Amino acid sequence: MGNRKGTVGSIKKGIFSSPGDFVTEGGRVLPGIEIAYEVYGQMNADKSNAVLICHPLTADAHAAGWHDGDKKPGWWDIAIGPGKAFDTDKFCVISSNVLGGCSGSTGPSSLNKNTGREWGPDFPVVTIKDMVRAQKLLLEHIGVKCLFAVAGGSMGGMQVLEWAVSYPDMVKKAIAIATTASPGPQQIAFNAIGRKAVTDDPDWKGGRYYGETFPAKGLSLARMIGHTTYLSPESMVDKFGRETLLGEKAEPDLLPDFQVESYLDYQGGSFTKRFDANSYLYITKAVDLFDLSKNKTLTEGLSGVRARFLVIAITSDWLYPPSESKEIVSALLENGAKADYAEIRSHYGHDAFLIEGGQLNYIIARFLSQICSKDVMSAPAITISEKATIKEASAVLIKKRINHLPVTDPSERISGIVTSWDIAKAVACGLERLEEIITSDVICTGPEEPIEKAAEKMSKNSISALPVVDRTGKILGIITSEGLSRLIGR
Ligand SMILES: CC(=O)SCCNC(=O)CCNC(=O)[C@H](O)C(C)(C)COP(=O)(O)OP(=O)(O)OC[C@H]1O[C@@H](n2cnc3c(N)ncnc32)[C@H](O)[C@@H]1OP(=O)(O)O
Ligand SMILES: N[C@@H](CCO)C(=O)O
Repeated sequence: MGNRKGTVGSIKKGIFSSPGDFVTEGGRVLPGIEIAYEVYGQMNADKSNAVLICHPLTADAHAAGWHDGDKKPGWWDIAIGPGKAFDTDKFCVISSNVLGGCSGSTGPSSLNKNTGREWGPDFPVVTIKDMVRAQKLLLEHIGVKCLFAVAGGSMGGMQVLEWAVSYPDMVKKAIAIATTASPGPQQIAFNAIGRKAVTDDPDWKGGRYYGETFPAKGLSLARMIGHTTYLSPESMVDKFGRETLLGEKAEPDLLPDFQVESYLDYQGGSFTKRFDANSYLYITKAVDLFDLSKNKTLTEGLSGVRARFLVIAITSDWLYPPSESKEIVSALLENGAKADYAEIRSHYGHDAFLIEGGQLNYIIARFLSQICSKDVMSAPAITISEKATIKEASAVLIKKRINHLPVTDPSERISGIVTSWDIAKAVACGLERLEEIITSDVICTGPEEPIEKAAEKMSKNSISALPVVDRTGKILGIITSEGLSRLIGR
């Protein structure tokens, strides 16, 4: 297949509407929410190859591919696509805009059905947990019961941590990049200054500016402050040094002199064209309020996590430095969770997770390719007792639309397997008792066995399903060749 590192091509955004009341963590009610999302790649039959991407502070659902007419692809196109870290030939990648955002999902700029006007400051403060709960509603709508992986950087990394804590049984692998489990005072300070820049802008009008004004000056200033934290001193020296805008001035004045000033002015201005000021207030507030060690240790905050973690830091990130990532890894390991740590060696600073495609793809692809049987199994497995009749077994196969039925003994341990083919043969030969058609020397796999080995067993023995059993013979799940084929490439 070669090194096909393409893009997912032209993409359309979808809108998921959840009509029921959404009660925020703060107890306020949103009468129905909408979540904008995009899907890249194909879902396999048992929906076991879903990967959820959680976006950073000011990104959106458009993580990869191209919207018709756009000059640039999605914000993480470097990592999502055929042959990339989130390989859309293997995975079905889902990306959504957070609750509280302004790119299609319900937020302060959305219409308040109770008043017919934009929510504005009446919008309830939402938390990272609320954002994750809204994503869970989207996944339920799509039919995903368990995520092969969830991944995100910065605020997206906070969502990843929240997913692993709130829904431990729904996350197999978790990738948290350039993030923190508990923003500190300096990180809060930068957000607070940005929010004040917005609310001090007279065009903010207490947040009720829609259709009249827009606090562009305040929002631009907020972005200039925020963007400075996403770069590193080294990258800014490389990019700008003390380069001036014009030649030597006849006499010094208070107008901008340096390239860095016009760059930040540019970034601030372009931000106001794509982001809602109130959303900026709500989303930075959600970041500030995120704290997995509130009234407890981080180890306690991460207890119960079952996902296999990869925590990635950026060497030059001074907003969320590597020490924050190392604290997360330590707390996970103290809980007995599996956690790998990796660093993106970059001088770009915090935003390097949006730029360093080579390292990102290498580190993440290696982690995601470490797939073991429990990562791909359908669980819980549907089984049948060895005391059942052939008719009962057939009914289960038909009802559940499956072809393989592990058989259990009275102690619920595996004692064989029966397939739809066995039943067809039994009917042809006029057999009546299940035990006459059970394959008792059943070939199984263990939960931690690498899927390459599981695939080898299936091909060597020309079988298309492998029960996953623990050391006592208890059935944990089952792997089918269809589910496997998508994950180990064609
Ligand atoms: C939907 C979303 O993308 S949000 C989530 C991620 N994206 C962002 O956060 C967007 C803002 N962040 C960035 O652009 C980040 O810096 C990165 C890391 C993603 C991109 O970095 P780079 O590719 O190095 O772009 P850079 O930071 O140099 O800025 C590029 C822009 O600044 C302009 N620029 C560069 N130097 C100057 C200058 N001295 N004066 C004025 N403008 C300048 C460039 O012309 C370019 O304009 P364009 O965006 O219209 O092409
Ligand atoms: N620069 C990115 C990352 C911020 O953490 C954004 O604006 O979303």
